[in-house]
Amino acid sequence: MTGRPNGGHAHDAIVAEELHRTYGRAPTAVHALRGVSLTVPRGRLTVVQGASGSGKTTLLNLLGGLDAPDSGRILLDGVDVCGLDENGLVALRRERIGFVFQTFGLIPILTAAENVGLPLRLRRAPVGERDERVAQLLALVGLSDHARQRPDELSGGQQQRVAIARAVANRPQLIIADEPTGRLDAETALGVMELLRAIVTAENVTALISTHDPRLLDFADEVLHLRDGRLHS
Ligand SMILES: Nc1ncnc2c1ncn2[C@@H]1O[C@H](COP(=O)(O)OP(=O)(O)OP(=O)(O)O)[C@@H](O)[C@H]1O
Repeated sequence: MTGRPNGGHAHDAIVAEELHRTYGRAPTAVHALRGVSLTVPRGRLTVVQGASGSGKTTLLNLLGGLDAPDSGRILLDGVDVCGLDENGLVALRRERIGFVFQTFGLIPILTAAENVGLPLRLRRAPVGERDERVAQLLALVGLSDHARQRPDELSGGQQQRVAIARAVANRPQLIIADEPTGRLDAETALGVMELLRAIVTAENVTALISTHDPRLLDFADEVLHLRDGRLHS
Protein backbone atom coordinates (compact mmCIF):
# COMPACT_ATOMS: atom_id res chain seq x y z
CA MET A 1 0.00 0.00 0.00
CA THR A 2 2.99 2.29 0.08
CA GLY A 3 3.52 1.68 -3.59
CA ARG A 4 1.17 4.29 -4.99
CA PRO A 5 3.05 7.53 -4.39
CA ASN A 6 1.61 9.23 -7.42
CA GLY A 7 -1.94 9.50 -6.22
CA GLY A 8 -4.39 7.16 -4.61
CA HIS A 9 -7.89 6.13 -5.42
CA ALA A 10 -11.26 7.55 -4.58
CA HIS A 11 -11.50 5.10 -1.67
CA ASP A 12 -8.33 6.42 -0.05
CA ALA A 13 -8.92 8.52 3.06
CA ILE A 14 -5.36 9.85 3.04
CA VAL A 15 -2.80 10.21 0.28
CA ALA A 16 0.61 11.59 1.25
CA GLU A 17 3.51 12.19 -1.10
CA GLU A 18 7.17 12.69 -0.24
CA LEU A 19 6.72 14.19 3.21
CA HIS A 20 9.80 15.73 4.77
CA ARG A 21 9.99 17.28 8.23
CA THR A 22 13.15 18.49 9.91
CA TYR A 23 13.35 19.94 13.42
CA GLY A 24 15.98 22.59 14.16
CA ARG A 25 18.88 23.62 11.98
CA ALA A 26 22.28 22.26 11.04
CA PRO A 27 24.46 21.08 12.72
CA THR A 28 21.87 19.75 15.20
CA ALA A 29 18.96 19.29 12.77
CA VAL A 30 16.83 16.15 13.26
CA HIS A 31 15.37 14.70 10.05
CA ALA A 32 12.23 13.21 11.56
CA LEU A 33 10.65 12.31 8.19
CA ARG A 34 12.77 11.67 5.11
CA GLY A 35 10.36 11.31 2.21
CA VAL A 36 7.29 9.41 3.34
CA SER A 37 4.63 8.49 0.77
CA LEU A 38 1.57 6.48 1.73
CA THR A 39 -2.09 5.84 1.18
CA VAL A 40 -4.60 5.04 3.91
CA PRO A 41 -7.70 3.22 2.63
CA ARG A 42 -11.12 4.40 3.76
CA GLY A 43 -13.03 2.47 6.39
CA ARG A 44 -10.05 0.39 7.47
CA LEU A 45 -7.73 0.33 10.47
CA THR A 46 -4.17 1.22 9.54
CA VAL A 47 -1.37 0.95 12.09
CA VAL A 48 1.91 2.88 11.85
CA GLN A 49 4.44 0.77 13.72
CA GLY A 50 7.89 2.01 14.67
CA ALA A 51 10.36 2.30 17.52
CA SER A 52 10.54 5.34 19.75
CA GLY A 53 11.93 8.24 17.72
CA SER A 54 11.12 6.70 14.32
CA GLY A 55 8.84 9.63 13.46
CA LYS A 56 5.34 8.32 14.25
CA THR A 57 4.13 11.38 16.14
CA THR A 58 5.60 13.68 13.51
CA LEU A 59 3.83 11.76 10.74
CA LEU A 60 0.44 11.67 12.50
CA ASN A 61 0.68 15.37 13.37
CA LEU A 62 1.26 16.21 9.69
CA LEU A 63 -1.56 13.97 8.46
CA GLY A 64 -3.95 15.45 11.03
CA GLY A 65 -3.15 19.05 10.13
CA LEU A 66 -1.53 19.75 13.53
CA ASP A 67 1.83 20.54 11.94
CA ALA A 68 3.02 21.34 8.41
CA PRO A 69 5.65 19.44 6.38
CA ASP A 70 8.74 21.20 5.04
CA SER A 71 7.82 19.71 1.68
CA GLY A 72 5.43 17.15 0.27
CA ARG A 73 1.71 16.87 -0.25
CA ILE A 74 -1.20 15.60 1.86
CA LEU A 75 -4.72 14.93 0.59
CA LEU A 76 -7.41 14.16 3.18
CA ASP A 77 -10.51 12.96 1.38
CA GLY A 78 -9.17 14.82 -1.62
CA VAL A 79 -8.60 18.10 0.29
CA ASP A 80 -5.07 19.50 -0.04
CA VAL A 81 -4.21 20.05 3.64
CA CYS A 82 -1.08 22.09 2.91
CA GLY A 83 -3.18 24.60 0.96
CA LEU A 84 -5.38 25.45 3.96
CA ASP A 85 -4.89 28.54 6.13
CA GLU A 86 -5.15 28.32 9.94
CA ASN A 87 -8.96 28.72 9.89
CA GLY A 88 -9.24 26.01 7.28
CA LEU A 89 -7.06 23.70 9.35
CA VAL A 90 -9.13 24.35 12.49
CA ALA A 91 -12.32 23.52 10.57
CA LEU A 92 -10.74 20.40 9.06
CA ARG A 93 -9.63 19.11 12.46
CA ARG A 94 -12.94 19.92 14.13
CA GLU A 95 -15.24 18.55 11.45
CA ARG A 96 -13.40 15.65 9.92
CA ILE A 97 -10.92 14.24 12.42
CA GLY A 98 -11.18 12.71 15.90
CA PHE A 99 -7.90 12.72 17.83
CA VAL A 100 -6.88 10.24 20.52
CA PHE A 101 -3.65 10.74 22.47
CA GLN A 102 -1.45 8.60 24.70
CA THR A 103 -2.27 10.80 27.70
CA PHE A 104 -6.06 10.63 27.14
CA GLY A 105 -6.51 14.43 27.28
CA LEU A 106 -9.80 14.38 29.17
CA ILE A 107 -11.03 17.47 30.99
CA PRO A 108 -10.61 16.65 34.69
CA ILE A 109 -13.59 18.61 36.04
CA LEU A 110 -16.07 17.06 33.59
CA THR A 111 -17.73 13.67 34.02
CA ALA A 112 -17.24 10.87 31.48
CA ALA A 113 -20.56 11.76 29.85
CA GLU A 114 -19.70 15.47 29.73
CA ASN A 115 -16.30 14.72 28.18
CA VAL A 116 -17.91 12.57 25.49
CA GLY A 117 -20.55 15.25 24.83
CA LEU A 118 -18.12 18.14 24.65
CA PRO A 119 -17.62 18.13 20.85
CA LEU A 120 -21.41 18.12 20.45
CA ARG A 121 -21.77 21.01 22.88
CA LEU A 122 -19.12 22.98 21.00
CA ARG A 123 -21.10 22.68 17.79
CA ARG A 124 -24.32 23.53 19.68
CA ALA A 125 -26.08 20.24 18.97
CA PRO A 126 -29.56 20.15 20.56
CA VAL A 127 -29.52 18.74 24.10
CA GLY A 128 -31.75 15.78 23.21
CA GLU A 129 -29.55 14.75 20.29
CA ARG A 130 -26.46 15.18 22.47
CA ASP A 131 -27.78 13.06 25.33
CA GLU A 132 -28.82 10.32 22.93
CA ARG A 133 -25.46 10.22 21.18
CA VAL A 134 -23.53 10.28 24.49
CA ALA A 135 -25.59 7.36 25.85
CA GLN A 136 -25.04 5.43 22.61
CA LEU A 137 -21.27 6.02 22.70
CA LEU A 138 -20.88 5.21 26.40
CA ALA A 139 -22.67 1.93 25.71
CA LEU A 140 -20.43 1.28 22.70
CA VAL A 141 -17.28 1.69 24.82
CA GLY A 142 -18.76 -0.28 27.73
CA LEU A 143 -19.00 2.58 30.21
CA SER A 144 -22.73 3.20 30.61
CA ASP A 145 -22.39 2.58 34.35
CA HIS A 146 -19.60 5.13 34.69
CA ALA A 147 -21.26 8.11 33.00
CA ARG A 148 -21.11 10.35 36.07
CA GLN A 149 -17.55 9.60 37.10
CA ARG A 150 -14.73 12.05 36.56
CA PRO A 151 -11.45 11.01 34.89
CA ASP A 152 -9.58 10.64 38.21
CA GLU A 153 -12.22 8.13 39.30
CA LEU A 154 -11.59 5.94 36.23
CA SER A 155 -8.76 3.54 35.35
CA GLY A 156 -6.36 4.37 32.52
CA GLY A 157 -8.13 1.96 30.19
CA GLN A 158 -11.51 3.47 31.06
CA GLN A 159 -10.19 6.99 30.51
CA GLN A 160 -8.93 6.00 27.07
CA ARG A 161 -12.36 4.51 26.26
CA VAL A 162 -13.94 7.84 27.17
CA ALA A 163 -11.40 9.63 24.97
CA ILE A 164 -12.20 7.30 22.07
CA ALA A 165 -15.94 7.90 22.50
CA ARG A 166 -15.29 11.65 22.52
CA ALA A 167 -13.14 11.39 19.38
CA VAL A 168 -16.00 9.87 17.38
CA ALA A 169 -18.84 11.95 18.91
CA ASN A 170 -19.07 14.28 15.92
CA ARG A 171 -18.93 11.41 13.44
CA PRO A 172 -15.50 12.27 11.98
CA GLN A 173 -14.32 10.58 8.79
CA LEU A 174 -10.96 9.82 10.36
CA ILE A 175 -9.65 8.84 13.80
CA ILE A 176 -5.99 9.62 14.41
CA ALA A 177 -4.68 7.90 17.53
CA ASP A 178 -1.06 8.48 18.57
CA GLU A 179 0.14 5.61 20.81
CA PRO A 180 -3.32 5.23 22.36
CA THR A 181 -2.11 2.23 24.37
CA GLY A 182 1.28 3.70 25.37
CA ARG A 183 0.27 4.31 28.98
CA LEU A 184 -1.65 1.07 29.44
CA ASP A 185 -0.64 -2.38 30.65
CA ALA A 186 -0.52 -5.16 28.05
CA GLU A 187 -3.96 -6.60 28.74
CA THR A 188 -5.69 -3.22 28.86
CA ALA A 189 -3.88 -2.26 25.65
CA LEU A 190 -5.39 -5.28 23.88
CA GLY A 191 -8.86 -4.26 25.10
CA VAL A 192 -8.43 -0.72 23.78
CA MET A 193 -7.26 -2.01 20.39
CA GLU A 194 -10.24 -4.36 20.26
CA LEU A 195 -12.47 -1.38 20.97
CA LEU A 196 -10.86 0.71 18.20
CA ARG A 197 -11.34 -2.23 15.85
CA ALA A 198 -15.04 -2.43 16.80
CA ILE A 199 -15.48 1.34 16.44
CA VAL A 200 -14.11 1.31 12.88
CA THR A 201 -16.88 -1.12 11.97
CA ALA A 202 -19.69 0.33 14.11
CA GLU A 203 -19.06 3.95 13.10
CA ASN A 204 -17.81 3.23 9.57
CA VAL A 205 -14.78 5.40 10.17
CA THR A 206 -11.13 5.24 9.03
CA ALA A 207 -8.52 4.82 11.77
CA LEU A 208 -4.82 5.60 11.70
CA ILE A 209 -3.11 4.39 14.87
CA SER A 210 0.54 4.53 15.86
CA THR A 211 2.24 2.05 18.16
CA HIS A 212 5.72 0.83 19.02
CA ASP A 213 4.19 -2.49 20.11
CA PRO A 214 4.36 -5.32 17.50
CA ARG A 215 1.76 -7.31 19.48
CA LEU A 216 -0.94 -4.89 18.39
CA LEU A 217 -0.43 -5.43 14.66
CA ASP A 218 -2.96 -8.28 14.60
CA PHE A 219 -5.73 -5.69 14.91
CA ALA A 220 -4.68 -3.87 11.75
CA ASP A 221 -6.06 -4.18 8.23
CA GLU A 222 -2.91 -2.46 6.98
CA VAL A 223 0.48 -1.94 8.62
CA LEU A 224 3.06 0.72 7.81
CA HIS A 225 6.53 0.22 9.29
CA LEU A 226 8.40 3.44 10.03
CA ARG A 227 12.13 3.40 10.70
CA ASP A 228 14.35 6.47 10.97
CA GLY A 229 11.83 8.62 9.17
CA ARG A 230 11.23 6.25 6.27
CA LEU A 231 8.59 3.63 5.54
CA HIS A 232 9.65 0.03 5.03
CA SER A 233 7.44 -2.79 3.83
N1 LIG B 1 9.83 19.52 18.53
C1 LIG B 1 10.93 18.81 18.27
N2 LIG B 1 12.15 19.40 18.23
C2 LIG B 1 13.26 18.69 17.93
N3 LIG B 1 13.26 17.37 17.66
C3 LIG B 1 12.08 16.73 17.68
C4 LIG B 1 10.86 17.42 17.99
N4 LIG B 1 9.85 16.51 17.95
C5 LIG B 1 10.42 15.33 17.62
N5 LIG B 1 11.74 15.46 17.46
C6 LIG B 1 12.69 14.38 17.06
O1 LIG B 1 12.23 13.84 15.83
C7 LIG B 1 12.39 12.41 15.81
C8 LIG B 1 11.02 11.76 15.59
O2 LIG B 1 10.20 12.03 16.75
P1 LIG B 1 8.70 11.51 16.87
O3 LIG B 1 8.17 12.04 18.16
O4 LIG B 1 7.97 11.83 15.63
O5 LIG B 1 8.92 9.94 16.96
P2 LIG B 1 7.98 8.81 17.56
O6 LIG B 1 8.18 7.63 16.70
O7 LIG B 1 6.61 9.35 17.73
O8 LIG B 1 8.64 8.56 18.98
P3 LIG B 1 7.92 8.21 20.38
O9 LIG B 1 7.33 6.86 20.20
O10 LIG B 1 9.08 8.22 21.35
O11 LIG B 1 6.94 9.30 20.64
C9 LIG B 1 13.03 12.06 17.14
O12 LIG B 1 14.42 11.97 16.92
C10 LIG B 1 12.72 13.24 18.03
O13 LIG B 1 13.70 13.40 19.01
